[in-house]
Amino acid sequence: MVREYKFVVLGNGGVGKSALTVQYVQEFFLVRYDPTIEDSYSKTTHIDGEQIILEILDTAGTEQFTAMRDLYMKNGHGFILVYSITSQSSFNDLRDMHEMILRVPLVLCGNKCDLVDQRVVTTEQGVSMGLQMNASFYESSALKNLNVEELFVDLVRQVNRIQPKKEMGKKKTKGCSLL
Ligand SMILES: Nc1nc2c(ncn2[C@@H]2O[C@H](COP(=O)(O)OP(=O)(O)OP(=O)(O)O)[C@@H](O)[C@H]2O)c(=O)[nH]1
Repeated sequence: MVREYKFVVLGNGGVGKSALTVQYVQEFFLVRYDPTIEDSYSKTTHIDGEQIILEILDTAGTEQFTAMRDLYMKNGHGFILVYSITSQSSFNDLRDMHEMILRVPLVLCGNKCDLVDQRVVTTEQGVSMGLQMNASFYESSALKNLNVEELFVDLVRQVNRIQPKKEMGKKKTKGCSLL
């Protein structure tokens, strides 16, 4: 059976959520800024010798709470929290978003690391926030295709560690569960 992973990409508007997702799934750089409403992408790939399907929800940076997002918050297996290294507010705002999730697996991503001259968030600040969130941390560039695949692969591996394959595919057929 091919295992399916549902991932959610969160972060302020314009930080590069769509660009990262499109670079990973479709392998090109999205130059034009067209604010996302909510897009879902699917990619079949091999990670660590296994064929898997990734369902990636590219959320709207401007609209924080939608019915679709609520659903993904509950059902998402992993989250990528994206800020831009050129925007202090996009970094600060992730704290609130993180509070809405309060669950692992997580990857924290400082995108646009190619814009060296416009950097306002240091790598050390990113590392520190990653540790606080118990998240893996990467600085990425969707433009240069730097650390893009790594983000997604890291998240798949985190899910695999927490929920080994046989457990994730298993469906309960009877009985009750206490919530
Ligand atoms: N230089 C540079 N520009 C980038 C990078 N990633 C995205 N951009 C640009 O930043 C702008 C916004 O990127 P998007 O991917 O649309 O941002 P978003 O987070 O999806 O924005 P919303 O849809 O509003 O939530 C676009 O013009 C991209 O081309 C990057 O790594 N480097």
